[in-house]
Amino acid sequence: MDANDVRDDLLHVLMTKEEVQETIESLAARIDEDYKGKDLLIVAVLKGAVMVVADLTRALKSHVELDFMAVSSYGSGTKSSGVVRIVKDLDTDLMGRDVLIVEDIIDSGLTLSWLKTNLESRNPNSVEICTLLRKPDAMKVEIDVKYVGKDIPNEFVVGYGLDYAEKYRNLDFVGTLAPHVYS
Ligand SMILES: O=P(O)(O)OC[C@H]1O[C@H](OP(=O)(O)OP(=O)(O)O)[C@H](O)[C@@H]1O
Ligand code: HPA
Ligand SMILES: [Mg+2]
Repeated sequence: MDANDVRDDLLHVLMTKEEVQETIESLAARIDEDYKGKDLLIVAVLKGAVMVVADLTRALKSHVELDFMAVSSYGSGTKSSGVVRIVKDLDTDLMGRDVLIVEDIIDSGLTLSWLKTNLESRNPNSVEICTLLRKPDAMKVEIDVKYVGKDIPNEFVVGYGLDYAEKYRNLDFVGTLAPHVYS
């Protein structure tokens, strides 16, 4: 076995590559249907959502525009600080737009709750949320999420965009970390 294989750091797989891709395709089919005839603007939240948005937008059949926002609330740890910082703002004016925020995960919900309020203050026509993963038992705030790929247990997960100390984002599946990685 290659000593550098990141897969050795994982305890178990929560979503296989195949399950991730099937989930993304079914989310894309729903979004295509719901936004028929509309001028959809997808806002991806960097860095975590990069894999989701790349696969989701390619699975969509409709025209979409894509913009990016970078916010950070976790730093290098495994707990949200609750303080959300805009690292990069949108280039697009949201006035009258139908906006779909795309995320990798809703954990405490603090990031998205803050972000949704922030984008709604820019006078869009609508703001909805699409997330690959959600941890219902970890949520500290109520948020209305229209598209959820999968509800998962309250464990720290990595892969498919999700990091631990900036690593593991490049995995094509989602898993939990082995304890030896933390110590
Ligand atoms: O529901 P919450 O508890 O707020 O957590 C979810 C957010 O935390 C992670 O981002 P992070 O701030 O770590 O930045 P990153 O996307 O660059 O990894 C994740 O990508 C979500 O954006
Ligand atoms: O479980 C998680 N893993 C990685 N990043 C995260 N950001 C919020 N929750 C998580
Ligand atoms: Mg993020």
